[in-house]
Amino acid sequence: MTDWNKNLRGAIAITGCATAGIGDAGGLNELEITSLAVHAAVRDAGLRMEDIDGLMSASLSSSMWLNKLSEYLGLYPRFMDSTQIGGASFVGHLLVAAAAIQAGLCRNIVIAYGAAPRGGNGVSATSGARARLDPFPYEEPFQPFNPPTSYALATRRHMHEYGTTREQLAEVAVAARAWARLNPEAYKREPLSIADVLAARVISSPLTARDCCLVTDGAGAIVVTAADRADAARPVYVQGTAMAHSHRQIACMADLTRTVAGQSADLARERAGVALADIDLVQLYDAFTINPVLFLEDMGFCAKGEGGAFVSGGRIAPGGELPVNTNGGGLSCVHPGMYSMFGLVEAVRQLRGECGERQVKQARTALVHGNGGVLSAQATTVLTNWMD
Ligand SMILES: CC(=O)CC(=O)SCCNC(=O)CCNC(=O)[C@H](O)C(C)(C)COP(=O)(O)OP(=O)(O)OC[C@H]1O[C@@H](n2cnc3c(N)ncnc32)[C@H](O)[C@@H]1OP(=O)(O)O
Repeated sequence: MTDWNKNLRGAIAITGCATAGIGDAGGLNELEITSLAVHAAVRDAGLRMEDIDGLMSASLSSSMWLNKLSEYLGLYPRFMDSTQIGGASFVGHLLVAAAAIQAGLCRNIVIAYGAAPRGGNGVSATSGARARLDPFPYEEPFQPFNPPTSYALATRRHMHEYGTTREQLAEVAVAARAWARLNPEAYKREPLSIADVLAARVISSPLTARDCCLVTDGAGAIVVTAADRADAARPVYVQGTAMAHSHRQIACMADLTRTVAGQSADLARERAGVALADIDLVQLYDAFTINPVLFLEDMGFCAKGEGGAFVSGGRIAPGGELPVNTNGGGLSCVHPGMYSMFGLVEAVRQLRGECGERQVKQARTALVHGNGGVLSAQATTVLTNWMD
């Protein structure tokens, strides 16, 4: 490992986290709920707003979002970054935050995200506005309903190549709902069966509405600081983070059944010095039921093509061998356009032992993964509640 990798290992810790407006924010807009989450996270870290000298965020609705957010929060940061790699952004931000703090550019960074597509403002992830902003020229002639149609293509290919079944994919949604039922904050908590997933209306074949993530309001924020200055009661250490990218339009994805999630996860684990077997819980970006199947395979939790069988029989559900998306994920808890911020917050809460009924016993090491675009950008981080 290079010195650079060694320097960033455990360099920063997450000392505060919070969410706001999860599900339905009651008409509050994206700035309002993001601000609520930021203030609560800063309080949680035992800091004051004037201690925050770094701000990172990304948005689907505004090209100068960081200017807006910083002004709204009344901050005068000396470090800002709005790296936008879709839903992978917030996990990726941890890599930049570690480098910035290690280089002495700032001391306490807030990483925040919020959107309110239900009642407030904000651009829906599936709206025509997105398509106009970011056209997909190779695909437009076919008028896909994106993002679902791109993920539907990957799903169909996986079914064709490996015999993955609709029932196996439905297991992912059912497991997410079982976790959500243990989480008072989750938006969707009514029981969900495999039959319910299969019987829901088709959105983009073979995906039904229950194979697709929610469109909810929600905001989340975390505070990161140098690990040796993390005097919070329960710091969560960022041991290793990595990013990877392969394509933008799904038509340019070399193999619809293989993402570069393995590249980012392997590098994050190498930087962290953590083996796959040491991971106690996993937060994956479940925009659609195919995502966890692909990511678990690509990260090496099971062999390529065996993801459908791997997620079956409740293995990733409460009480299963590998706890995945313990808040209910984007499928059942919250998904305001981009999700990975909420995987980060959930991992921190688990590693601090704050999760009540859904608490994973003896949770020490978590892997959090973000996915951006249409299986395009991948970012992974390894978080621990221990430091060696
Ligand atoms: C951002 C990243 O980097 C990575 C990612 O996260 S990718 C994932 C981003 N998020 C999504 O794609 C959200 C996926 N989920 C959804 O779109 C919705 O939950 C859902 C369409 C599956 C169901 O939602 P719903 O509220 O029950 O459906 P409904 O109210 O009937 O439809 C919502 C909208 O989708 C449209 N729609 C639904 N199904 C459609 C279809 N098959 N074809 C075209 N349009 C469709 C509807 O016309 C409606 O559009 P308007 O709001 O403009 O009227």
